[in-house]
Amino acid sequence: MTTSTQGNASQRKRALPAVLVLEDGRTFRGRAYGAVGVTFGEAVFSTGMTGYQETLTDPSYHRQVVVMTAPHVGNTGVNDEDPESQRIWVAGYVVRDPARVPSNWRSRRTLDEELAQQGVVGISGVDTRALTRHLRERGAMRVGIFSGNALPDEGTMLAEVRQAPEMKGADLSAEVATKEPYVVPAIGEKKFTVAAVDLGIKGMTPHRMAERGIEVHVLPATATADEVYAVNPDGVFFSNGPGDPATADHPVSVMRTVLERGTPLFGICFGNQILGRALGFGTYKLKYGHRGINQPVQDRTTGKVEVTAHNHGFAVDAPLDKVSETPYGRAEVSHVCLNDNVVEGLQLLDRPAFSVQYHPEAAAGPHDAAYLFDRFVSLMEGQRA
Ligand SMILES: NC(=O)CC[C@H](N)C(=O)O
Repeated sequence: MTTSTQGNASQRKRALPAVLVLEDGRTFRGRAYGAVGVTFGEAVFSTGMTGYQETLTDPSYHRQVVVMTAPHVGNTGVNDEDPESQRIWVAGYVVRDPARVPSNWRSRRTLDEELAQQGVVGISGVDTRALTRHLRERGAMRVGIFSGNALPDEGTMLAEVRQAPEMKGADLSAEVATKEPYVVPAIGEKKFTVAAVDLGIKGMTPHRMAERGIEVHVLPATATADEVYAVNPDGVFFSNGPGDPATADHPVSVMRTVLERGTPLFGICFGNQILGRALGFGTYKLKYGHRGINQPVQDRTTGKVEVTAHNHGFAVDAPLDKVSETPYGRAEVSHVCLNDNVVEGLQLLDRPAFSVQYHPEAAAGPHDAAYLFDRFVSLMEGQRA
């Protein structure tokens, strides 16, 4: 959704005007940041004060224009170690006060340069607090960023924003997932093989498994159940990913086969929504979603509260206070967000399967939820015993 003209010197570009137009007609004026041009997407806000590289490169942000609530962005520049995938996926980037001079021992270039080089249109100088409050009150909505000297009139820009595709009903996993299978080897002694269905996986996720002696076979989003079982997996994993889970019919049907066969199963984020659907629950769009790295979640199986990383705009509609009968036995809500009681995890009581709506891989974010990878390992050990 992005068109851009690049290569302007940062100084010169910074003076170029930019305007952000929301689909309800509210506009914010600022300056060009990153690539100069036009972009459209769903406007969402992220409250993480650090970890912008991980946010930008998380494939779940495909087609979203991310508003940073932290006022200073780009302070530590861009390094070559922190990306979660091969490229920036956000459709646009909105910041208040970008760093003029980044400072960090790992920094290789400025964030402005990186965004420009990857053709990502952004805007700076925006009152991101006012914009975030607007999105919180009115909900996530479509947005356009237009930058450069020859901007169309506001009516034209608004009409273009209203023609952009909505996030509801978007089927995006295949656009971001690997086309070819690949293997992430176990670190140290290999103990298990996992088939990981890539719906938009972040690099840290297979790494967290590899650290636990798991050889991870990452498979395209279009992988069939036969392809999953061809790697002879001890467990099957379904990743995070962009888009509306209501469109994910194919992974839901693959997951049902995994549930029928009783193979240990773990899902993260989109994977949690797919487990919800596989069990017969619905999914729905949250008003403005959860995005950030300090969301309180309670693990109801232990009572413990953990501080967690989130990036989701949809959620599973499952009863919080009762065990549900499903085609695969009893299921319950294992985790809940303490801010708003949104379902943050599911577990089956009669089969080795569970999932969480948030990000235990913690890239970026606190490591409180790392135990979930150990839980997956325990399920696989239990299956062997
Ligand atoms: N990070 C994710 O997997 C997000 C899942 C889904 N696209 C949502 O927005 O809810």
